[in-house]
Amino acid sequence: MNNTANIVTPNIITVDGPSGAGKGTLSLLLADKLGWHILDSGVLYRVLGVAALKHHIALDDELKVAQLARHLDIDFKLNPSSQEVEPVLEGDNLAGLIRTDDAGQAASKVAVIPAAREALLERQREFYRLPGLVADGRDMGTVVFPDAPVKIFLTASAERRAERRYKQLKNKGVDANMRALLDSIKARDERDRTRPVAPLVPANGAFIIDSSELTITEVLTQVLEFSAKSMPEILAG
Ligand SMILES: Nc1ncnc2c1ncn2[C@@H]1O[C@H](COP(=O)(O)OP(=O)(O)O)[C@@H](O)[C@H]1O
Ligand SMILES: Nc1ccn([C@@H]2O[C@H](COP(=O)(O)OP(=O)(O)O)[C@@H](O)[C@H]2O)c(=O)n1
Repeated sequence: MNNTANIVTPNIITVDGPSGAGKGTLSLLLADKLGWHILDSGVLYRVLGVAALKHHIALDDELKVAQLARHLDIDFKLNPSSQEVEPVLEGDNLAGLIRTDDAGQAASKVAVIPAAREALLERQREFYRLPGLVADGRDMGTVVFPDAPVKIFLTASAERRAERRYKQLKNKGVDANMRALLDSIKARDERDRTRPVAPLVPANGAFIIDSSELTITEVLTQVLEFSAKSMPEILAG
């Protein structure tokens, strides 16, 4: 019997890259244009980091963090006024602290633990729904959705990324320090790029795009052009 006839390529665009490159912004625009769903996988790692801190588990305690990841009681609620999806951990809404730099650092520390990553794998794959999914993270194209027909690796210089994060936080009224943000971004880059499991690297066949000197619209245009080659029926025109 020939099974290949049953293999259907999923409608998935993966968007991987370092912090502040513009992945979340690009993913929202793509999902909006296509009417697709979004997976912000970083939120799962952020919630796991926050959960470890909440339960006084050391962020490098492999056994306990992995156990926490396997039983993570997490939910997502749509905030009707902001239209943002907010993570809820064990009944506590984490909207106020999930995007903080501390949560990002905690996330990248627990994200080093292979068994914790393994525990979150299926949860991430379950986000796939028709008509399609835009998946934002570090290993979307390499590990979580290796069969995705379109893979994007979005990057930018650390300085540009820190500037963007600074402006983003200031706009939200959050106090921020440029030097500290740059140091934090560099530390997270280093940890994400050098970990032995699912390091931050471009997937084979990924479209690598440096957004340092590009506007958001220019990034979107280039990504749509690239995607149209693999998904002409969805994106041509
Ligand atoms: N090409 C770009 N030029 C200028 N600012 C950008 C660009 N892409 C994203 N931004 C801004 O940078 C900030 C971080 O972007 P975000 O999408 O959250 O990055 P990531 O998800 O990769 O961490 C946001 O305020 C966003 O509006
Ligand atoms: N697929 C993913 C997504 C995030 N992460 C980890 O989670 C951290 C926070 O991810 P994020 O996407 O929320 O961070 P930002 O790019 O928004 O700053 C990253 O620095 C990674 O260490 C990961 O390991 N794998």
